[in-house]
Amino acid sequence: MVFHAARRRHVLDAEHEGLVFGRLDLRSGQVLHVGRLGVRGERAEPLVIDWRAPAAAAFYQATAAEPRDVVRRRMISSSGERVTRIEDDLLDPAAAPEDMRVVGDGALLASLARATGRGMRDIVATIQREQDEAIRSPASGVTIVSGGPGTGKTAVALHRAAYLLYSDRARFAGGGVLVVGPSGVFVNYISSVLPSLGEETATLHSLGSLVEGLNATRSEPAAVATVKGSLRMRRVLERAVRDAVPDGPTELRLLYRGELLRLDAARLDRIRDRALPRGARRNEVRRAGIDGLFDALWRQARDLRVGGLPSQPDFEDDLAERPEFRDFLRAWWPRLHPRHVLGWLARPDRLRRYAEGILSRAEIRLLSESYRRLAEDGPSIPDVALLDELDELMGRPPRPARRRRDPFQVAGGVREVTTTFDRRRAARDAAGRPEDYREYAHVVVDESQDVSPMQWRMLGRRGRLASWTVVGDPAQTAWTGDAEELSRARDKALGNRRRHEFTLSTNYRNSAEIFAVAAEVIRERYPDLALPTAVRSTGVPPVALTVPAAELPATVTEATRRLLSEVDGTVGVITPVPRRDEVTDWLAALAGPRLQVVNALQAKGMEYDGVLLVAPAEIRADSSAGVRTLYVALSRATQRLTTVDLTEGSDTGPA
Ligand SMILES: Nc1ncnc2c1ncn2[C@@H]1O[C@H](COP(=O)(O)OP(=O)(O)OP(=O)(O)O)[C@@H](O)[C@H]1O
Repeated sequence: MVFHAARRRHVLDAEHEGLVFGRLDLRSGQVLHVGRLGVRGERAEPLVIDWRAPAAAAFYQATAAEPRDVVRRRMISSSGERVTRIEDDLLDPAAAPEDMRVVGDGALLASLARATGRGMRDIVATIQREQDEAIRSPASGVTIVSGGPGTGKTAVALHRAAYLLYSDRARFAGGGVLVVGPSGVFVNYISSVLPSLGEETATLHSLGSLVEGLNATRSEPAAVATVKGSLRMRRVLERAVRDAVPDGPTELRLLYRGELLRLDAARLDRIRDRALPRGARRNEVRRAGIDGLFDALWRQARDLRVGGLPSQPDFEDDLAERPEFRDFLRAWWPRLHPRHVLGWLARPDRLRRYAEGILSRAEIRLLSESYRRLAEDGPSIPDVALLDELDELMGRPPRPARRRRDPFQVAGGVREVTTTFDRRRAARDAAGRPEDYREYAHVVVDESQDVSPMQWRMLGRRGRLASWTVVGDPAQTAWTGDAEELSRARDKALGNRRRHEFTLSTNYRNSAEIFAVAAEVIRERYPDLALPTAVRSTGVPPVALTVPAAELPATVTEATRRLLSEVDGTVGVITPVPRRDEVTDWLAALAGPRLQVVNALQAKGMEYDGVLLVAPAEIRADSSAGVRTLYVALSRATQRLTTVDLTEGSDTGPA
């Protein structure tokens, strides 16, 4: 009880901006207050209803056409303990008492006009009906939410995670909720939303940090990411994990009772092949390799009529004790880590051998080029899914079970006095999730349009027992590979669980003026695409500049300075992938908490008050997905957008 009371006090003490944000006046005369968490009075009477409780659903779902017994809905904004604004909707005027006051309009618009901070904010006070339906969709199966830029898909995904944790805490907090986003920059941006809703237990990861011990942040050009993301890579890796260790021993020589026993390279390869039938995991079947060696050496010793040859088990024991035999084993069949084998792909001759007949020559060249600096640069984001696949293909050597220390042991033979509750809690703490935990009860995938087939396999391994929430917008994908293969991989990860689909239709982020520019770009390529409607107009049109290459640094710096002075919140400078570092250097003097420089792939899912887009034509020309990536970059700003393009023919790319 003390533990639970302390936890509850911590939650109540946490500085939640605006504990109460809504009030419903019902036809019956009853008044309900809706807030971030449920609060009861001294006699356990409800004072505030948690926004996720069924009784609060009317706050989000009631409309004038369907008032659901609500006469007046009031949104309450506050700062600390002071109410700063109230906004009412009169939903059922006929049922309103004479003296009912109705105040203000536009709580949603007021909240949208607030300056953007470094982190995303929760939207509990202004969740819209179509969003609410997706948030409260059934806990089982797969909930799929689609919609254009700024329609609140990320917000919905995170609020849904909070909703699930509330509605079935034992199942979701116990099993764990995993939230996956495309990049570290993005995961940082969304990381404060769940804690602001009082939920600290979800696990957040980017696609580059999903594998234990890794935190890759390097994006790759679309063409490379597409090859690395293709399911054909699995076949390439299958060949790699069966290959001999580079620079490993090419023969085994042992002097046994005066006779030389010898196994040559071809023989060793055959033994390895036999010990590794298709589907066997190399790190788990080392014993079969050793047995193969023993058998071959034993047969040879017998054929050579070695004098005084003992029985086969004794012969094997003799060998096993010889240091040179053990050294050989360590070199010939080492415990392989996925990163070792990925390193083998950096050797062009090996890569060609593994990929022949599976990838085209051009694709092999692309891979080879990308792995040239693997040792220096470390794995990229698409490599992480390959490392996870290698881990799956090779397995891990069986680990001896470790004995757990008794947490209540005070001194030798003396145990603390404990209660059943203490012991149960200790057992639960000891079962804390390991870093490569895979049995999540729910997996949320954000920006799912950018998850490659190999990445879907990686996610699928962590969600075998899970229900899913998958949000994304196909028009924003950077994937240029086989669409059919992608949907096959996705279907396999999600399994044949029941699907619930939702579409969001209002763009809450961009001003109408900014979204018009983004819409024009994507419409050119996809004239029939259904686009969301931007609800807010600022009257400020985007600025488009074109300058010769020599003036690019000065223009970018000046335009960034101007944006920083024009908006109160954040400014994002979005660059083509290869230009990010140089642009960061140009802007060193302006660096500060309000400014962030990201490349066009890192910009996925992000939001800034002002955006400066560098060299949009280069982003568009990058690959066949360029126009979609440009559409993403153009739809990141809430207030101001400036683009700086290069005069034609004035530049050949980044310095
Ligand atoms: N109901 C709402 N009330 C207030 N703000 C909202 C609401 N819905 C969305 N927003 C705001 O709109 C912005 C865009 O939301 P979000 O990032 O979730 O959109 P998205 O669909 O994931 O966008 P994209 O696909 O472009 O990444 C955020 O600032 C979010 O807080």
